[in-house]
Amino acid sequence: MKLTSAYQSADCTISFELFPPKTTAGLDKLCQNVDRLTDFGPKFMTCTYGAGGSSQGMTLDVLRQVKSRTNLPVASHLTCVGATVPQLCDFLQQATDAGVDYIVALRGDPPQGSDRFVQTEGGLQYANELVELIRERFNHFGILVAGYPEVHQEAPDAQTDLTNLKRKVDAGADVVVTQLFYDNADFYRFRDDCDRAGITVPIVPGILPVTNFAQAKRIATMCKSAIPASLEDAFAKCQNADQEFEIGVEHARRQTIDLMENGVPGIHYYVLNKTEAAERLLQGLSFAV
Ligand SMILES: NC(=O)C1=CN([C@@H]2O[C@H](COP(=O)(O)OP(=O)(O)OC[C@H]3O[C@@H](n4cnc5c(N)ncnc54)[C@H](O)[C@@H]3O)[C@@H](O)[C@H]2O)C=CC1
Ligand SMILES: Nc1nc(=O)c2c([nH]1)NC[C@@H]1CN(c3ccc(C(=O)N[C@@H](CCC(=O)O)C(=O)O)cc3)CN21
Repeated sequence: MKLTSAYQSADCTISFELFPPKTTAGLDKLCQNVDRLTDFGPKFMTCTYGAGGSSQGMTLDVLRQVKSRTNLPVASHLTCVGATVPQLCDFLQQATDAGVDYIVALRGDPPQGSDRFVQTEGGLQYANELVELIRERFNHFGILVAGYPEVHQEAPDAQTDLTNLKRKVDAGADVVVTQLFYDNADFYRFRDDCDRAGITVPIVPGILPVTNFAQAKRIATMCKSAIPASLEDAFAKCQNADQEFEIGVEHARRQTIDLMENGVPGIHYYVLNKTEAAERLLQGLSFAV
C-alpha cells in the first residue's frame, strides 16, 4: 500500500513505533506485544535504528517479524550517523530484500556525550540529502521525515527550521511525523506554519504516553519537548508509580481525543515496546480501518 493512501480516509488513522530489543527474549516478548497492538487497526508499524553496530540488523529482524505476523506495511528508520553513502545504500538494499515498505529518513542524533552531529567522511549531513538518495536510487520506498512543533534544538529559529523541513518535502518525502509534544497548541501552530510555507503533505502528530515524571524530564532534554506546567504539577502531586502511570496515560489520551476532534490525518505513537500504556490510552477510541 502506498504510504500516502494511509492518510486518505476522512477518519484518523494510527501507526506505532517500536525499537529493536537487545536480546532474542526481548524480541519474543515484542512479538506478543505486536499481536496485541495489531488489534487497534494500525496502518503500519515502524522500527527505530541504532547508529553503528548490531542493532541495525535487529531493526530489519523486527520488521520481518512484524510483517509476517500482521501483514501490515512496515517502515525502517534510517539515520546518516556514522555511515558513508555506500553503507546507506547497502542498508537500503537489505531493507528492500526484507520487504520493507517505507523509510523514516533521519539525520540522526549526535553520538552520546556530544551535542553536535558530525558528518561522516563520504556520508551525508542533512536528512534532505538522505531523502534525495532514496528518491534517486530506491524510489520504491515511501518516505517519512521528522518535523518539530517546538523547533529543532540546533535550528537558529522557527522559520529556518521550517525552510529545512520544506527541503525534505521538496526532495520527495511523502509524510511528516512530528517530534513528540505534550501541548497540542504547539502542534496546531506548527500545522498552520507548514500550511503557510506551502508544505502540503500530511502532517502527522507523534505522541508518547509518558509513564513517569523522571522519563518525561529525560525526554525534555533529548527531544526538547516541554512539559506543560499542568502536567508537571499533576506529576509532582503523585505519591507512587501507579499514579504517575495514570497521569501520563490520561494526558496522552486527552491529547489524542483533541487531535482527532481537530481533524488530524493520523497519529503516530511512540510505543517504546511497552504496550500497556498504548493499550490503555487507545481503549474504546475508534480509528479509521
Ligand atoms: N523517531 C525518531 O527516531 C526520531 C528521531 N529524531 C532525531 O532528531 C534529530 C534530527 O533529525 P532530522 O530531523 O532527520 O534532521 P534534519 O537534517 O532534518 O535537521 C537537523 C537540523 O539541521 C537543520 N537542517 C536540516 N536540513 C538543513 C540544510 N539542508 N541546511 C542547513 N540546515 C539544515 C534543521 O533545521 C535541524 O536543526 C536527529 O537527532 C533524529 O535522530 C527526531 C524525530 C524522530
Ligand atoms: N532526538 C530524538 N531522538 C530519538 O531517538 C527520538 C526522538 N527524538 N523523538 C522520537 C522518538 C522518541 N524516542 C524516544 C522517546 C522516549 C524514550 C524513553 O523514554 N526511554 C525510556 C527507556 C525506554 C526503555 O528502555 O524501555 C526512558 O525512561 O528514558 C526513548 C526514545 C526515540 N525517538
